[in-house]
Amino acid sequence: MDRRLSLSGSKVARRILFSFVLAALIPIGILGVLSFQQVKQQLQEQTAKALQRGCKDYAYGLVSRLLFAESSLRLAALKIHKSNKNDKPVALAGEQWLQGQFTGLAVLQADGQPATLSQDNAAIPVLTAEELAQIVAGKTLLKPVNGQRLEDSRLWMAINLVENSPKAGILMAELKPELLWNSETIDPNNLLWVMAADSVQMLFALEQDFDPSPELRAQVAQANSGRFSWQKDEEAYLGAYWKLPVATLFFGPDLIIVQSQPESLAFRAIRQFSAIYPPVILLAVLIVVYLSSRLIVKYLTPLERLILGTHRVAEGDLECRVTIDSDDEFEELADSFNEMTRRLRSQFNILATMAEIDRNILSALNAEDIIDTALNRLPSILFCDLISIAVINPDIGIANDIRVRRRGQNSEILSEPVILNQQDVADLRDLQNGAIEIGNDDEQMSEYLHVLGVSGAWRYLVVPVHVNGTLASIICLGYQAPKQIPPESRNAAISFGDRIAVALSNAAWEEKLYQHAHYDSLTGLPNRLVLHDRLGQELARARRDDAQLAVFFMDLDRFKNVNDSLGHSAGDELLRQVAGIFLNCVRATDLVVRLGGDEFVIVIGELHTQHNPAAFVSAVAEKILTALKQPVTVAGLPMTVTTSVGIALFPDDADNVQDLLKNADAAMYHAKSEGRANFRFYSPELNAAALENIKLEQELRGAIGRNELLVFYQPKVDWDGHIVGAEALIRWRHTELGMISPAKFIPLAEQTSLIVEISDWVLEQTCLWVNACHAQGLGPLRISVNLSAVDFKHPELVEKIAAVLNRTGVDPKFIELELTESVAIGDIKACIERMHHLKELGLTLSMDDFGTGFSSLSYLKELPLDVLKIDQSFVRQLETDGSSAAIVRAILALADGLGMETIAEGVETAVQLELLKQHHCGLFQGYLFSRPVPKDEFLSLLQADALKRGTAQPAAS
Ligand SMILES: Nc1nc2c(ncn2[C@@H]2O[C@@H]3COP(=O)(O)O[C@H]4[C@@H](O)[C@H](n5cnc6c(=O)[nH]c(N)nc65)O[C@@H]4COP(=O)(O)O[C@H]3[C@H]2O)c(=O)[nH]1
Repeated sequence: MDRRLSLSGSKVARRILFSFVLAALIPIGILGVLSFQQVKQQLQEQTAKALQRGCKDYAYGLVSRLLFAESSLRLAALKIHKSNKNDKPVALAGEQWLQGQFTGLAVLQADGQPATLSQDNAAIPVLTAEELAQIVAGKTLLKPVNGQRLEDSRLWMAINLVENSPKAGILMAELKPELLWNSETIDPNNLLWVMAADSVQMLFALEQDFDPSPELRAQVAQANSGRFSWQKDEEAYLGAYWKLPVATLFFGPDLIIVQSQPESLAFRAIRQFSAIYPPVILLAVLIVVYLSSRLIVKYLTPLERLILGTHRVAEGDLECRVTIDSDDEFEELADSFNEMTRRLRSQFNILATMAEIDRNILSALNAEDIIDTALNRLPSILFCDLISIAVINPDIGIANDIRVRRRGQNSEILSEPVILNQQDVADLRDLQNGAIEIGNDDEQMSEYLHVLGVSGAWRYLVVPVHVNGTLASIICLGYQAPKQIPPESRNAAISFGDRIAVALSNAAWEEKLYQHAHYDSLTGLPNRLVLHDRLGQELARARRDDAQLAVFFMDLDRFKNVNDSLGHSAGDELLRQVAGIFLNCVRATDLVVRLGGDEFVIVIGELHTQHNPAAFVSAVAEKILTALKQPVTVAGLPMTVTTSVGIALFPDDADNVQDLLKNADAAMYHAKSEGRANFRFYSPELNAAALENIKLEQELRGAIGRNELLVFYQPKVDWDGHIVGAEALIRWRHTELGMISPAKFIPLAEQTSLIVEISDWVLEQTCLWVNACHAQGLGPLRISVNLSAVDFKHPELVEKIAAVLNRTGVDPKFIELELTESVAIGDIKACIERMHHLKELGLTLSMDDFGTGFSSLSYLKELPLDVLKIDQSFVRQLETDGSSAAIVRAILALADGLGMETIAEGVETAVQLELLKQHHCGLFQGYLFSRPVPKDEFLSLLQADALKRGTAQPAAS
């Protein structure tokens, strides 16, 4: 940063310059003024003194000329006296030695009257008596005589003609003014004048016609000597005077010698000074400006650089350096500034890195990304030569993932986990929110640090990271000796440690959330979200590899019964075990998903590696079905479950996730409808079946109104084959589709709750039919009506049935309700209570399809059941399957033990009948006796049966 100061651009520079100039100007000015005054005073003094001296000199000259004139006059007197001639003065006057001094001579009589004159016209002044007396006394008279004009003024001198002889007369002479007032030595610029001290009359003035004012005259007459200032023609003058004490030598007035000089003349030296002074001041100012500018530039340029530096720092440029080599405080200041910016830069770098780490913490899914960022960024900002971050396994105290980065190298992971000393772990755990500094030779040097200290001597800063009070990680900064650990490194490392703690905690939480969002908590299997994601990926891969892919859709047959009968925890346990079985049946690369409830999906990928993909898929399905045949233990009970598997193939059956799942689902329903515990591949027809189901459902809704529903009756017979009752079975005679089996539409009706309406209708029809039969003298007959689980759980079931009984007026003892195990068992207490209410109505209750569910025999005795109905699947296998026979025997024995009636359904053959009779089954129902028939046909069967009985009484109820 090299920038020269501009004086005009810097306020400080301008102020300093102004101050410097002022500082120079004020003393110079004061000095100038004082000097001026001093010089003026001095000059005044000197001038006054010179004028005074001039007055004195002039006075001395005047005295000497007067004395010379006196001696000349005495000589002349002597000469006159000796000659004793009266004309002598005239003659003498012509003599050159006198001519030079006197204008004329005159001899006076002793009384002062003129005697002889050198000139006729000489105006001889009249002497006063005193003057005469003085002269007589031997004194020399000096008498000023004023003329009209100043130049006419004269000075006369008078002495006794003969010394000590006053009567001899008096010699008078008029002093020659040129000689007397000789002013050759006087500066022509000066004013000089002489006055009589007593009369202040002017006697002589160097300047013609000069007439000082009376005040001035009076002023100078006051003292023997002095000085004064005055104005003449508006010009200032300095003046001095000296009183010549003439009276001591002569008899006459003292003379005042006055000299004056114009101030301008006196102050000529000052005028020169005034002329020189401003340029000198100007020069001084210029020198001050020049020197101070140089100084200012010299001293303010560093300041300017510092200011520029601070501006750049303020604008965020922390890279700027201020270079000043002045070897003074400015250089020190620049060094401090550079150190400050370095620290700021370091702090900002630390903050930026921390912010980046914070962002990573917020966005990263795992701690590894954050640790990687830290390893890459921290060495440069913490000025360390090595950084390592170890993730600790808190359970076993092992640092098993130690990432190290040395300066200038990429980070690496130490392969060998380090077993931490228990003391180290305890020490680090106790050190919450802190750091310890450890030297290489330190006894505290732990095994963990030994591993890192591979290149020379080191100092370490160790920061433990705690998550939920547990030592989760160790951050270690390594410094090459003898470097000191900078304090900002320590703070930043601790702060970073906090972030790692948050990151690790977040990562664990994220992991938990991810698990929660993507995995089924019960079985640990991936869920629907993962299925869609993975299946999408598998499809993309299969498309790319031109491969096939299979999707299995499965649910457990009659799983609901398990849940209802053994409780949800048993159901959960079963699902867990089934999930394990599924996983064991597929490859690790295949995907097993629990969709929810008892629904599972398996995605079999990489079918291109198989010679015959379809055969492979079938084999997997078989494997699953076979594996499930092995009994599992749930709630302490051995149990076998079956599943129905629907299989859809990519790309034959569908080419996207949705359709594959939908078609596999359809295939599964197909498998179910074909008897469960098997698998079916999807075919387009299945789709048609699904559509048909939807159509069927819509049509079923209007079937009652359109009188398309019918009730058929299937007789129940006793040992002798006589009809003792019947089961009411619904039929749907569709106008277009013909007769539709209840096996087809009842499940549909149960799914849509239409079954409630249908069951109500069947019950009412049955009651009416019972009444009709009895009215015709046929009977008494007990006719059973199927009640589905949906019907049974209807909150107003009892009230509704009571209402039908009331409405139809049927005797309830002729009506039997057939419940399935799923209806009868579940919330067992509520179920029992409801059954009691039904019993209280006078109805008979039977358990349908007994043996197929998971009824617990322990509470069967609690149920107010009248009849147990053996499921036709056991009856069908009576002849072939020993275990079915055993079950039938057991059921019959149980019913007998509980005092219940028994009836076997689905009896088709005489052998079955015989076997059932052998096992003491009470009643029988099946095609062997009659198929379900319309009511008219059933009426005929009844009539025929009555005839067959002949004399025999119809069976009593
Ligand atoms: N193979 C064979 N089958 C025999 C034999 N004897 C009787 N069946 C059939 O076995 C089924 C007996 O009824 P379910 O077990 O209650 O099974 C019934 C019952 O669960 C339900 N269902 C029928 N009508 C109603 C009804 O009105 N209400 C309710 N909720 N369900 C009904 O539909 C199921 C099927 O009824 P269906 O098709 O009428 O079939 C009837 C009957 O026709 C035989 O010897 N061999």
